[in-house]
Amino acid sequence: MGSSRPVSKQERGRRAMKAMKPLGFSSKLCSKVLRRLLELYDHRWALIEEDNYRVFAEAILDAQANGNGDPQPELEQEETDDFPAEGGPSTSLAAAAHREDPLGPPSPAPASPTSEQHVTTTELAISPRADLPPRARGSTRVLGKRRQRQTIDAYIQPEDEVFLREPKPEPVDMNCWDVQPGPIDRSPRGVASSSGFREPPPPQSDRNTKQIPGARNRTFQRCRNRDITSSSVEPTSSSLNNGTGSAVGNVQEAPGLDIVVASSATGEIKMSLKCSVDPSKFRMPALEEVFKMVDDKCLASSKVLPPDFSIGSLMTEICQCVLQLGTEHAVEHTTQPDIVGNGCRSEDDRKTKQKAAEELLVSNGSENCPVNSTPVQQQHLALSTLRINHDLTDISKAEENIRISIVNEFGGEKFPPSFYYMQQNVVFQNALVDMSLAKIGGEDCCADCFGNCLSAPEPCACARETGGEYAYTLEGLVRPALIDECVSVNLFPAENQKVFCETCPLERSRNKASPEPCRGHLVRKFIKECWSKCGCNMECGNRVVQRGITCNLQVFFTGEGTGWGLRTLDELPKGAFVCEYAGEILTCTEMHERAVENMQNDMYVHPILLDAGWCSELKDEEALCLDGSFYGNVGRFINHRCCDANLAVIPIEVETPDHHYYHLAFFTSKKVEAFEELTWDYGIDFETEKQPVKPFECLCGSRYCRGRRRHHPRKRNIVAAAAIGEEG
Ligand SMILES: C[S@@+](CC[C@H](N)C(=O)[O-])C[C@H]1O[C@@H](n2cnc3c(N)ncnc32)[C@H](O)[C@@H]1O
Repeated sequence: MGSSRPVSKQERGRRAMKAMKPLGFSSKLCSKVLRRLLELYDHRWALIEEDNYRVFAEAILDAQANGNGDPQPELEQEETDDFPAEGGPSTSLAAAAHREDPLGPPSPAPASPTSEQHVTTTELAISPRADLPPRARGSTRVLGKRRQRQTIDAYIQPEDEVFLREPKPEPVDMNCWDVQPGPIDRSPRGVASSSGFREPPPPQSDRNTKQIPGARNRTFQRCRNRDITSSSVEPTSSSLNNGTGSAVGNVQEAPGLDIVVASSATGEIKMSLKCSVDPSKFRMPALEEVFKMVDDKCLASSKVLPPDFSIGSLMTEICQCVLQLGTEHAVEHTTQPDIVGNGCRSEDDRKTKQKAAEELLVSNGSENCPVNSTPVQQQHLALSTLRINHDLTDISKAEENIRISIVNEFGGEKFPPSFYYMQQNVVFQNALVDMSLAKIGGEDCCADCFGNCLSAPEPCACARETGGEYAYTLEGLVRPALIDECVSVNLFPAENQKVFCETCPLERSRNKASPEPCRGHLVRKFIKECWSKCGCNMECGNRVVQRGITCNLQVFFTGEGTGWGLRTLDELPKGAFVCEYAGEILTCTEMHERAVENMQNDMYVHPILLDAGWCSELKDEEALCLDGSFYGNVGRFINHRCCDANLAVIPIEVETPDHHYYHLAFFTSKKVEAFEELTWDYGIDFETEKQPVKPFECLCGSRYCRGRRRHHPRKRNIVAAAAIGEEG
């Protein structure tokens, strides 16, 4: 090393073997490990040579511990290996050439492995291999190993604590990245452990440092865009992922996230983050800047830790900030054209997908119904492969007042799709939900009330929203007239008043530069519940939805082609509160991005536009949607039924008088028998041909099914009127 003339691979191999000789490893073992290290490190010798071949020595020890090494260290052993320790080439070197000799010219495929290939190689390299001989010795070998470790420590002379430097400001190369030791920095704070393995930094140490795993990593948990087991790194609801989640070979096309957890035989754990992005459009930001951004984001979304907080989410957030800052910097500092975002392969592709996603939101959003077949963001996408362990006795995991069991009487799938149960709405990232008490003026609460408002002689201020009459009866049911009115608004959208925004946030989210005119939003009836600034108590009859689910519900497999559904175990009268639709609160822009980025995915998501109270000009963070696909409550299981569904969905004002944000609550629109499936009318227009992703084929079974009739178009209103008429 260090000579001015390039050193040949053969020479470097010889030097490495020579360096190991005093440690007493057999040259056969050394050769084997060296070969694998070279594969692992993509033939980057510098990484192996660093620190007087520390990585090499430790890899040999690991190989021994894995049973991949020699039965007993030997100070001298006959040279039977590919790498001669000294002198001329070994006889086996040429013979080994056909097995991808690391010292020879690389064979075509491994010479430029794809990142995916590289990752695979890494994982193979660190797992005990079946093709290597098992451990031959027991306890005596342990002693030998310990001695060897001491020898290594003395030989390599650990100086200071070893940490990874801040990532180098150079493009991320998927082929280079993995668990390789990387460049080594020496910190004066460090203390080498007696074993010579580096101790992690003290808690107050500079957070710009990361521990080096070296080649000693033994096991890995790889979280590629959430493609992880539930016991490893949890996904987050508060992180945005621009990742493709697809084959690693796509990394040049869009950023991706990868979280790796690795442990070594000596008990070290490494968690590492990988953000991959087109290097030409990325410049590594300073870590301080990243941490500040993460801080800001976390503070912005919640002053206290949200219920779904996890370290995994934080790590993903960090990745995201690196990506965001890195790409922003790159744009600032280069004359490159804008990054082609959203995981699309080309600008054309991106436009096509964007258009398709726009259409989706247009066709469904304006009617406040779930977007069917909408692809989701890649990060969430990987949840489809993630098995969340649902509790069959209570899918809510005790988040609700009652247990909600899961049954499949048809056999087959035991569990519903994976998602995180969340009893309440939680902001995804940028949504602005202003719950400040200061915003609730005297006219928006009933500070003078006491006990149960419904028992007072006069309706309180909170009843103003419903015409000076409480929405709920003393029995806790929504008044029948109000229910009928809400159902009717859904069924006859055209005949009810619509508001038109000056510049519609929905249209802006689709095309900021030249948004199309607002297509109109339905004005819906709200129920305003008493809340914390009111004088009444939690048992007040005007607080129904906020007290949570009270009826006995069950998630069940319908067996009718509609997947899982929700049913009541009790008979319910008309107007009974069933549940909210809870999920992630997203801005329309975020929803739009999520849809565009995941256009090609088959997963169904069910965002609902919260546009019941929109009027005039809304800021982008004020136009909100709910998406219960990945984080949500039982509301996500309610299937669609055309026209004669037994649930009505009603907007509920609780914490904030402005109607940008509100709760969506399901109430029975008629009497429902025990064990009857609960359904609501998503409002999908099955007749429209303009939706790029076909709506599901409706199997609601209603005689007024609009899906069934889409080949024999009829006026929706006629069907709806018939349904209502029949209900009486
Ligand atoms: C909000 S989810 C309802 C829960 C869903 N069935 C499940 O298994 O998770 C909406 C999805 O359920 C299915 N679905 C709901 N209603 C349906 C219907 N009437 N006909 C066919 N599929 C339906 C569709 O796949 C739709 O995208």
